[in-house]
Amino acid sequence: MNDASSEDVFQNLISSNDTFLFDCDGVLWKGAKAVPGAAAVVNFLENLGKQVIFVTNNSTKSRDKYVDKLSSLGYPSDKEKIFGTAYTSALYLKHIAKIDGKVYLIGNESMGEELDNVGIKHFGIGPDNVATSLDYDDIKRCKLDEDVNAVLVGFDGHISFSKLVRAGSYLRNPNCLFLATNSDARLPLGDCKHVVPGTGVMVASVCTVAAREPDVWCGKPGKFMFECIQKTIDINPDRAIMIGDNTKTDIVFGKQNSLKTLLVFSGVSSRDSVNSILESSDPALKEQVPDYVLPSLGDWAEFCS
Ligand SMILES: O=C(O)COP(=O)(O)O
Ligand SMILES: [Mg+2]
Repeated sequence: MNDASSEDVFQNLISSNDTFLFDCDGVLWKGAKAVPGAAAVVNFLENLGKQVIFVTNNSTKSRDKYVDKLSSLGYPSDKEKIFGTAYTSALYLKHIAKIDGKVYLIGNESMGEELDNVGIKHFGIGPDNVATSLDYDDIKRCKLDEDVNAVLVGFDGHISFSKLVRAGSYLRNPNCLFLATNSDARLPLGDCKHVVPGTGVMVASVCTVAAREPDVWCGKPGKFMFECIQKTIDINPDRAIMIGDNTKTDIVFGKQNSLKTLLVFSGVSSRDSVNSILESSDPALKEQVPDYVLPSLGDWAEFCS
């Protein structure tokens, strides 16, 4: 593991890579605020002619909404270079699973927007508080739709008992496909004192009630995310680097796709967590060790003028 803070290492990474894949939450921004200096670095790389790609597990924005967020925070915002899980899960359902029925969605408006874009029927967005007691008459009011043949779980701030009744009931059918966007446990929101539950919390609830694991993960480190990128963008893994803040998702994703990896400490994973991975004798954890570490992407801004 190398420290990437010096200008020599930065220049070396520029000359040895044509493609820079950036995770978003915790690398480019925390909540609504950009990571200081990060936009200057990303624009510098883009102006050098490097291929800049955004790869995020966050399902709360469609590609169009990411264009708006990236540009409002000063980042390049080419829609074709943005891969979020709202988009990739819609691609999976349309082109791989070729779903012809309905999707029960534990998710959000942006996921619905991407499903609409590819013509997939869905329902489930928004509050669902039908069952308020454990009385079976009440639970029966959660009507089940016979046409559902997939359950998709992403970020849903309205996750509820009723939604779990429905998801568990649909997934009792082994032919009902179970898709999840990502397993991130928490979202990094900067100086916030609260713990912010991530999509992993919602997916874990559905896994528990359904007694099943997802058939497909549409985000990092799942392989479908990289397949989506490769379908439209030419990447030579030998000359590409994945920059992320989470060892479990970003670094494993980079390693599994033979990319170089760089971990920043501005988001989920800390230097201490990397040290305990390094000290551990569990061979499975080795996949989480990045090639490079850097406190924050913005630390390179001083080399970009
Ligand atoms: O939404 C999340 O949990 C993480 O999103 P990220 O992949 O951009 O860090
Ligand atoms: Mg992140």
